[in-house]
Amino acid sequence: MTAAPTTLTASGLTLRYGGTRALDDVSLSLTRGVTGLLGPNGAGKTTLLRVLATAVPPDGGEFRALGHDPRTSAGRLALRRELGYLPQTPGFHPDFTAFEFVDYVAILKELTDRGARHREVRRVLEAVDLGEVRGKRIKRLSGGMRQRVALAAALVGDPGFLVLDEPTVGLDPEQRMRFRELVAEAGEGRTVLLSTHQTEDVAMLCHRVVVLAHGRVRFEGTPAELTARAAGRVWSSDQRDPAARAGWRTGTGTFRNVGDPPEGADLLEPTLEDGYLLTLDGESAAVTA
Ligand SMILES: Nc1ncnc2c1ncn2[C@@H]1O[C@H](COP(=O)(O)OP(=O)(O)OP(=O)(O)O)[C@@H](O)[C@H]1O
Repeated sequence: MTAAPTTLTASGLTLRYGGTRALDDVSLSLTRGVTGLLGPNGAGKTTLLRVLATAVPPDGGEFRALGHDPRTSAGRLALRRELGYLPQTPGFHPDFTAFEFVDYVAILKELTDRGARHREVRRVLEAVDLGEVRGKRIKRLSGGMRQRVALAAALVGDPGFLVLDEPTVGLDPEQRMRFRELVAEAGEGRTVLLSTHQTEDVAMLCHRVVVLAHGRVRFEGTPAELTARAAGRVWSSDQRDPAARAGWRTGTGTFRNVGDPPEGADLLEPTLEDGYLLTLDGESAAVTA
């Protein structure tokens, strides 16, 4: 199998807010397909997505996406034309209907021909299963439907690069599953960067994963490689093991421990979440019973 071509490379991205280094020398590369971005609260995920979506320029470092260099105004414009961005707070006008909101985004994306634009708006709303409710006001839609409206807006114009900031937050398991299907479909042939707190989203959906903490990349690789970091480091016990980095009582009453197991420990199969917890090395991620 040949390696997938790189569609985005970033090197040394830095961004400060006063004394806070939101991004501290971030380098990474992306290929087509869905890459998950994991990290604790305040890690810099939203800041990174905003930089890559050209919403804010970095203080230092550079990146190229889909062959465009956003440091020039021509490069920025070319990249924005190929970009779909689902921000953390999509900024809906609650009185807009789903159609009106997506149409408004389509106008901003320079789809000037009214007939063609309306066809495109209907296409993306149907792609996210909202064709039937396109005339409903956004304030009357459920949280899951609103997230799908935001995804439809990001998909307008068939962008090659999709940036999705915590799109599954607040969705129930069924809605989250449906959303994953839609993102997986969107990831066929596109470069998708998805930030999430759900390690399950990453395990089920992503071909690559980046872990960010304190504005720095702590891990970049496949979900299997992240999971493998916890191989031999997860064990079961009757009591919480004080030596564990993290440990919690499971539904069966035994404790699941993550860290450095004692001799002869009853080892368990690791999950991606275990690998993630160990990658963070305890910072902001301690889970206790
Ligand atoms: N506009 C801003 N002004 C000042 N500080 C900011 C601003 N935006 C973010 N920060 C700070 O930058 C750091 C990174 O924030 P960011 O929102 O990128 O993290 P995050 O990983 O997306 O967090 P969360 O998971 O909570 O959404 C945090 O310390 C945050 O407080």
